[in-house]
Amino acid sequence: MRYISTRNKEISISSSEAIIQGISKDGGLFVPQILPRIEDLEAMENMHYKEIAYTIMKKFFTDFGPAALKTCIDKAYDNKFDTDIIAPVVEVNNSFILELFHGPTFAFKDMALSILPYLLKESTKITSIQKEIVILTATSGDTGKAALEGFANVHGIKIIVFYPENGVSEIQKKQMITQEGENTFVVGIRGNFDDAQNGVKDIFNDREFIELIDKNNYMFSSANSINIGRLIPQIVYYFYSYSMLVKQKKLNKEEKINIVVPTGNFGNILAAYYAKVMGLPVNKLISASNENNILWDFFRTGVYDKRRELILTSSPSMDILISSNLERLLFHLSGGDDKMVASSMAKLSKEGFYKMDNLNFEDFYSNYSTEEEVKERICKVFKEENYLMDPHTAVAVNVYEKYRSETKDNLKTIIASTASPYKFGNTAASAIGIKTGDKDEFRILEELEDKTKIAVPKAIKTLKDKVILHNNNCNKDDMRQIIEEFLKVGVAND
Ligand SMILES: N[C@@H](CCOP(=O)(O)O)C(=O)O
Repeated sequence: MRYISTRNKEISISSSEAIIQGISKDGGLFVPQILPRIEDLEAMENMHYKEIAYTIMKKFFTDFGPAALKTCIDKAYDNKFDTDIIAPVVEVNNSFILELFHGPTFAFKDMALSILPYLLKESTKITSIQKEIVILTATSGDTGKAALEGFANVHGIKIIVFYPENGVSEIQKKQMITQEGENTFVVGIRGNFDDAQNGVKDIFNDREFIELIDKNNYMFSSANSINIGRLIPQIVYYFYSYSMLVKQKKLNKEEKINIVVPTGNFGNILAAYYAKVMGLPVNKLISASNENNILWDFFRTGVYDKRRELILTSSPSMDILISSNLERLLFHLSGGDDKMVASSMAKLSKEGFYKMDNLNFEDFYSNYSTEEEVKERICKVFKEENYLMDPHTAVAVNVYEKYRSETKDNLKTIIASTASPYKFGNTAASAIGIKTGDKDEFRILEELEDKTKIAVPKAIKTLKDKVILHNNNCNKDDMRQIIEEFLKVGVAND
């Protein structure tokens, strides 16, 4: 399998090269040249998560030997997840909640970031790269901690995470700034997630800087979903949850399902789209936004317009105006029109918008939830179903209800639940009637535990007494400088 750039199809590399590079040199994102079909869905019904992971990933990571790929999968999906089934599905109010937060950092990012370090290490072997890899990561809360957890203390790799100083939850921040590991660096930027992500992308394109770090025997890669090595492992859980429901006779074979995804950087829903193209019987892909409803506007009008204020919401991981992976969808839906993608992305960066005239979005439905609706939905589902959701999942459940009432479509539906409510204790607690006031975050978590009888995960409880190890901040324009300081490669260090 070859991987080509969305902005220039002539650029074609292997999977291990794509995983190491993270992003194409022309600024485009790597996509598989073809999306392989999965013919035997039935066989998956009796497979463990790891076996389904292997069935899918071997079609994409074709330059990995079978034994090496199996080892990566075995090491990734082990007892760092709190359940052997890795991603349980829970029936709530006639829909199926796919809980993707049973990994070490309690967010769906663990599903791919548990394996990416192994894939990356193996890729350096395959390509005989001797340089030390520096992972640059932009996060609006969840990717950062999951990437730190995955890459901490991995020999030959350093990881630098940039998060918006005032744009993540208290627990998300604490998870990151208390991260141990000599090879980890965490920086709060004075800006929002888009600033962090743009800054990282600019650094990937900064030829002079790339030469400087190359001279110092480093090379950059990415742990965000712009890296194809992040995206492919996310396809697995859609096949897995579907097969599990068929096995449990909650779905008939070939019965179509809808999939709802709370959407920020568009990676998770793109993975669901890939699953559909690969043969998973999916009816609609339902993209759920928070008040940053740029995707809702886009799917209705064809105009992607980021000329608006980014709103800080209670679902910070989705506080994003530049949904990077949409670029991949445009490439696929346009039949691989790299020139159109390149010019649209240039227009977005220069003028702040682009317009798509002839693309068919019929696979998608999009809507959004307001802050008020999110709180009401958490409360309603808790009262009626005794199920506590985090605000991102509530965005999705609420949008699904809008879809159902607008379309009267009653097909069975899988809703991706992307984080544990305990990462967003304040919002979850106040939504179900706990007075939060100016109470300490950890006290709120205890009260939430008392009321819901759901135990606070130990790794969140113990954050309270952890020492802050990362006290770095920078302006959004100074990201290069701080990287130079961490790596000791600046002119002053010459
Ligand atoms: N929601 C993300 C933003 C980055 O998304 P990614 O999937 O591209 O890593 C976060 O939590 O950081």
